[in-house]
Amino acid sequence: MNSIYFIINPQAKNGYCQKVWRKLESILLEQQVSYLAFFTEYKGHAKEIVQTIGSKTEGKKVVIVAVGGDGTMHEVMNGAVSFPHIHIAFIPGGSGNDFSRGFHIPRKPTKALMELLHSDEDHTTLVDIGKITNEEKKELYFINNIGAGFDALIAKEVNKSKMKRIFNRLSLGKFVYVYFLLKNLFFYKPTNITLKVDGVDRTYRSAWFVAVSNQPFYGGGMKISPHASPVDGILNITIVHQLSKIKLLFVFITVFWGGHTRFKEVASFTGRSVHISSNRPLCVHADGEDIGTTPVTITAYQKHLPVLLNNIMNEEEGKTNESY
Ligand SMILES: Nc1ncnc2c1ncn2[C@@H]1O[C@H](COP(=O)(O)OP(=O)(O)OP(=O)(O)O)[C@@H](O)[C@H]1O
Repeated sequence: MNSIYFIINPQAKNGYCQKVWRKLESILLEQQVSYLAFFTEYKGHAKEIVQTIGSKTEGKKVVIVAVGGDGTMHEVMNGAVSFPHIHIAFIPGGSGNDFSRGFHIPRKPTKALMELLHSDEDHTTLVDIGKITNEEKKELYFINNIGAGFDALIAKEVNKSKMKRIFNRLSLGKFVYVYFLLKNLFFYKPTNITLKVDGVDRTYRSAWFVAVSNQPFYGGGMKISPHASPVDGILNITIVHQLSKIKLLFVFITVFWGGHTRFKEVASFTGRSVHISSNRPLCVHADGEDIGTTPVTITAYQKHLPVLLNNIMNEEEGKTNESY
């Protein structure tokens, strides 16, 4: 494989990713793979590195591998989106790694690398992504999902908290979201959320959050949108509304296996464009990263991003049978 670039977030999983990289590096040396490695130094750096590589390599295919968590992948894909010659890949080194789950990439970093080294041209899949436009007409893309409301508030708090480090150290990274959910549950006030899905308005009273998904998983393994597929050109929308705090806790447990969709307070449907507005500004996350507040518009971009996947995905996989 020619021109392979690794972008490593040394801070992913609170520094554990450095250990991951050392293992990967020894395999690369052993296998005599020629590559270039860049380490991110601050938030947003991965996107800048990708854009620099993209503009210097125009016209020839390059592979850029994100090594880190979902936030690193989010930045890498946002940098790559305007350079069709960049094919991206992912090696999990973060705390949540929902991208690995949703795109069938091995959870073990060394296994993901071996699969990558043994993949060829045929393993590039053009996957869907979502474009987000906010009030200031700023554009951003996501590959996993976007959420507005209670879930985004939790993501924001998790990302800035020291608790994440403690949970990661105890190998309990997944439970940090549970901790913040419980912490915020009793103070959070649900709000009215209006969705315009493919031009049709729907208002949900007393809504906790809305998630728009390109693949099933978010928040470190929660199956929020069991039927979402990143190769069907469709966005899967899940909104949780008019639910007591106690019942929310109960429904939350069922999210880990996707059982929440059976509750009447959980509405699921599909669309290609979604406008989210609310009667007070709500936190919004994209791929687990805080990106501001509502209102936002999300548009599906079908088969838009070349991603190296060993388990090539097809349109039938995870196809939804619910419709708006
Ligand atoms: N050198 C750095 N110092 C501090 N933050 C960084 C650095 N490099 C990248 N970041 C930021 O670290 C944040 C977290 O990265 P990432 O999501 O990859 O790891 P994670 O949070 O451990 O994993 P996950 O999102 O899968 O739970 C991202 O917002 C990214 O922009």
